[in-house]
Amino acid sequence: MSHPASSERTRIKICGLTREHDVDAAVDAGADAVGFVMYAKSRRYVTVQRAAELARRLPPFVTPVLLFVNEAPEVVQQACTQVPGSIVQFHGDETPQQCHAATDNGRLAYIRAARIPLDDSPFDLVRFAADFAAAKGILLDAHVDGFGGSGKTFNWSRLSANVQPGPAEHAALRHLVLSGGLSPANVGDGIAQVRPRCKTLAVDVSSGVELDGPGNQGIKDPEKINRFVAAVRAADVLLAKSTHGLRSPNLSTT
Ligand SMILES: O=C(O)c1ccccc1N[C@@H]1O[C@H](COP(=O)(O)O)[C@@H](O)[C@H]1O
Repeated sequence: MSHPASSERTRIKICGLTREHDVDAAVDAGADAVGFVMYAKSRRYVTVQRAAELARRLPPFVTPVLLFVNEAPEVVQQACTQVPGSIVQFHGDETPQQCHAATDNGRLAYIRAARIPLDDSPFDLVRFAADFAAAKGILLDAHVDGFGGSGKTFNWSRLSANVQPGPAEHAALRHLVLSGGLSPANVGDGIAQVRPRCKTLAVDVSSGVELDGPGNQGIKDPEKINRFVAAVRAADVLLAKSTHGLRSPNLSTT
């Protein structure tokens, strides 16, 4: 079997973890990052202390991601101190200035969620990425009430026209995180559509790897996590085969 080059390997983040068992399942399956929801209105909410406890289980090179929604800067900074090696995911209405302040004037790494409308209303992702040029990457999620974690998928084909990273001011667009309603069944299609638009792609899943049933937000299903990771790996291999290593000249590799 041919293996994709490391720059073509889709990174995997499993988000909304609340239990030791689920952290271990994500790590065992091969996740690159795990997410903790620090938003008190979410059913996946964990306190900073709990996130720190869970993150202590992580082996080296698996990144803890702390997800905030419109949180006070000092809370974000304190959480990052308590969870060493973490990076921040801003998933609310934070402005670039607020992200800068909350990340201790840019000293902490962050990704910024862009919430793409579910209808056809316009969303200028290139402009958004330029505004958040200090972000390590842009996470693409569906615009929903409650900010995220809804299991809803936006129309990926909307990205085709305006996602063409290249100019330095759009650096954050070169590193995309696809999220919103991903599952073992659809993640391969998402990778095929979005990865040619960026330099590195990660996929981020929460609802799609949880146990079925309304009360199970925050309760992961190890079998679904394994199937999700297998589907990502299969998509990587397929894409590597179909492109034969050739990338569009629009896509800077510097
Ligand atoms: O998970 C939540 O409860 C949540 C709350 C507020 C903002 C974001 C949230 N989750 C993130 O939303 C995306 C998509 O999740 P899903 O796979 O559609 O359930 C993902 O980044 C979650 O971590």
